[in-house]
Amino acid sequence: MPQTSFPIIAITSGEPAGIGPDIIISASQDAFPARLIVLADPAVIEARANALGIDIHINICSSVDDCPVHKSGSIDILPISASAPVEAGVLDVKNAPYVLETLSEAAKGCLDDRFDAIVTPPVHKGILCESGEHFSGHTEFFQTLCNSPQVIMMLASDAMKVALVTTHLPLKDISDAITPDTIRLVARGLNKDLINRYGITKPTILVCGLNPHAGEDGHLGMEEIEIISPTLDSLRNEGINLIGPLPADTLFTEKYLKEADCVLAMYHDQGLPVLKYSGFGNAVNITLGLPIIRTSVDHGTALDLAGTGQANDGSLKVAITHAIEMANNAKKASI
Ligand SMILES: NC(=O)C1=CN([C@@H]2O[C@H](COP(=O)(O)OP(=O)(O)OC[C@H]3O[C@@H](n4cnc5c(N)ncnc54)[C@H](O)[C@@H]3O)[C@@H](O)[C@H]2O)C=CC1
Ligand SMILES: NCC(=O)COP(=O)(O)O
Repeated sequence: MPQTSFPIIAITSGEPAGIGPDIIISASQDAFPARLIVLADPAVIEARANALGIDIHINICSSVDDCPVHKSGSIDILPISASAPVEAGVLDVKNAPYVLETLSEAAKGCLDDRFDAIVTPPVHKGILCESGEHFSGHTEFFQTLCNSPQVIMMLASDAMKVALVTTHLPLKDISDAITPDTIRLVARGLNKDLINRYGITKPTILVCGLNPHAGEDGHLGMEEIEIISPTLDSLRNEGINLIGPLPADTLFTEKYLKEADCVLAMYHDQGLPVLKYSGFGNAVNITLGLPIIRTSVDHGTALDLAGTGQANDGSLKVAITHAIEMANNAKKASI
């Protein structure tokens, strides 16, 4: 196959003091049917490979055109210089601009069609915020860069897919953020992408309530009666197959899950702990609603494991494979 028929996947390097470099190095020992281009400081990758005792060939690319199809044991890097020296496990706010630059370059490259997808190892949201950037997550960062009206965070393991109505919000702000408009945009976008990107003809989506026992007929909260149920009714009239609002504690049981293609949870910690319990280390995080393809890992920076050789690269491999599949499907759909 000619090199140009392989998708070009940009991989950002994440927080340099975290396990991003480690899992990139170890995942690169595998073969992938794609041109993988890592946006990183080559010196950071080389130093981490040395710390891990992994012999890796680093190929510096001056542009995407120089990036070959991935060969196991090799890393192709589009260089971006770190702003300060990196010590595994030790955050340095001075490297926040470096981290943000890798993300912006990846998004710009996708928007101008140099890359087909982005895969993001973890960043440390706290240190980016300390640098003065309001950074609540890649999801919102790419939403702003791409000017997208509504994005959807969805994580997928072998056992289930879980999407969220709200993303990174303090608990006290969630009730106000559960509006008919937001539920409508998220449910429509999710339904459309389950059809178009995952080939599910008529998706069945289980929707969680917000309150314990989905509000217990209004005795434990009114959001289900006043907002969620009427909005789901109107979406059902549009033909979207939504079941709920169901109490979140019973929804996440085999009886319900086996009938469904996806769960729509109201907030981050309602849906993601269950997903992570079911598949931590092998799940992928996908941002729907962007004009670009972006996948990510299911874990954070694990500063305690950086440079130790104990970081599991399973989720990164799933994220890369998922991005390759989505990019290939998007190419087929555009022909
Ligand atoms: N996609 C992203 O950029 C994400 C970033 N984060 C950020 O990561 C930082 C740390 O978050 P935590 O809640 O401590 O979660 P964490 O996932 O970094 O760590 C939780 C526990 O899981 C272990 N762990 C994590 N990834 C692992 C892997 N690949 N292999 C083996 N063990 C692993 C860690 O050692 C730790 O014991 C925070 O700033 C958070 O915002 C968290 C989740 C996703
Ligand atoms: N728990 C998943 C998570 O927080 C990932 O967020 P993002 O950085 O992908 O927006």
